[in-house]
Amino acid sequence: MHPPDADVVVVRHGEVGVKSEQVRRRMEDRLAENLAAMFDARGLAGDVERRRNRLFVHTDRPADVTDAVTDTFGVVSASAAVTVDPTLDAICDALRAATEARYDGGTFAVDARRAGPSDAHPFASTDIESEGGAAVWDAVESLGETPEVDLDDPDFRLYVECRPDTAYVFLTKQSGPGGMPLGTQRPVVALVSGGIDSPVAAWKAMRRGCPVIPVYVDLGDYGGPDHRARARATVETLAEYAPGRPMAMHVVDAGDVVTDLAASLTDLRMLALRRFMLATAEAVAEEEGAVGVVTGEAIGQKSSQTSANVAVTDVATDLPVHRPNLTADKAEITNLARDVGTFEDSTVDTGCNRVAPELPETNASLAAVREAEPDDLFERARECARTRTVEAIES
Ligand SMILES: Nc1ncnc2c1ncn2[C@@H]1O[C@H](COP(=O)(O)OP(=O)(O)OP(=O)(O)O)[C@@H](O)[C@H]1O
Repeated sequence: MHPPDADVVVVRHGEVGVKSEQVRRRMEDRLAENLAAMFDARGLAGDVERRRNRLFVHTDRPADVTDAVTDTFGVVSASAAVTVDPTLDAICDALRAATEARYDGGTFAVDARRAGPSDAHPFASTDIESEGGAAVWDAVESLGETPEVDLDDPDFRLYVECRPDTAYVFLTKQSGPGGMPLGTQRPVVALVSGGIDSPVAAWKAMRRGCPVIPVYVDLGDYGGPDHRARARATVETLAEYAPGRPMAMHVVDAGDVVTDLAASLTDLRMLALRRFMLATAEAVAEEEGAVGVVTGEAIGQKSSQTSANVAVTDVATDLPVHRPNLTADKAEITNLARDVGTFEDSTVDTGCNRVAPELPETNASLAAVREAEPDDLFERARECARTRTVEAIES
């Protein structure tokens, strides 16, 4: 909900604001570029203006632009606002107009902030709240309702942000994903199976500013076209969060390797397979200039993800293995998958064969896994990575 005549979207970023001046500028530049790319991708027009600790998007489609802004990494919240002169009269007029247009019963409050030097305005934020509150009170009465103020938990809250040369009046703060602008970190490879966890993990790495290079390992008879299509669908959703950055899914054909592991290993099979996947990811990362590998694993969620087994798989690569879901419960990951938009694709039935053994080892030793896995496992991983196919993803 926004005030009538809203003409600007106020964009708040979080951690970017606490960086040194130089880093902050660079990150704000990146955020402004990413916002422009997001508007382009959604057919929206919006001029991004950078001011200290805030970005302002001038637009005639405030609701759509607010939605686009709050899907952009680095944004903590955004508000569609009406711009007014920084005077008490102009602010009160805007509060009155917003109340007449949007008030829908219940208690109200005016929440005001001033920014800039203390002598920038001949009034304090408390003056805005008291005079603005009186204006809203009158407006509620003029609607035939009985006004009631509740400063703690109002049904209708009006915000004023007053800067030296402009004031903004708005009614909501719509949450964004937070994090850092995409592209402010070096890229990482994300092992994406298309299940619930790995697309969420990739999204979390993106939220911290890392572009991701998705790698899907085709399991041959244990995967199949539906399994691969599922992975691709989730990557397409991830690409929507990275407009202006062409994304591609790297597909590693591992059918023969998986068949061999299934035939030669029982309880340690999944650990050898995870080690193979990490080695493949490392090889892709080397070629693509990526500096880490992301997986969807969470401690204890599966037999291959016990704390003991993670220690065994982790050492398959010299690159850091990032596990953004590491300490999250499945319910949290699932909820986030719903918010991100990957849940539905992740849960289609792919009808693939089960590669995991009936009784997997949950407390493996590195020595035992090394002893059991084929000597040429990592060599085959490098070869599979070298002969991978790369599928462009439309965003
Ligand atoms: N076929 C695959 N291609 C690429 N990465 C994979 C594949 N299978 C598993 N992975 C990676 O290994 C991690 C662990 O896989 P596993 O199937 O044990 O766990 P999971 O928790 O069910 O993960 P997901 O929900 O992402 O499938 C995944 O999160 C993913 O990062």
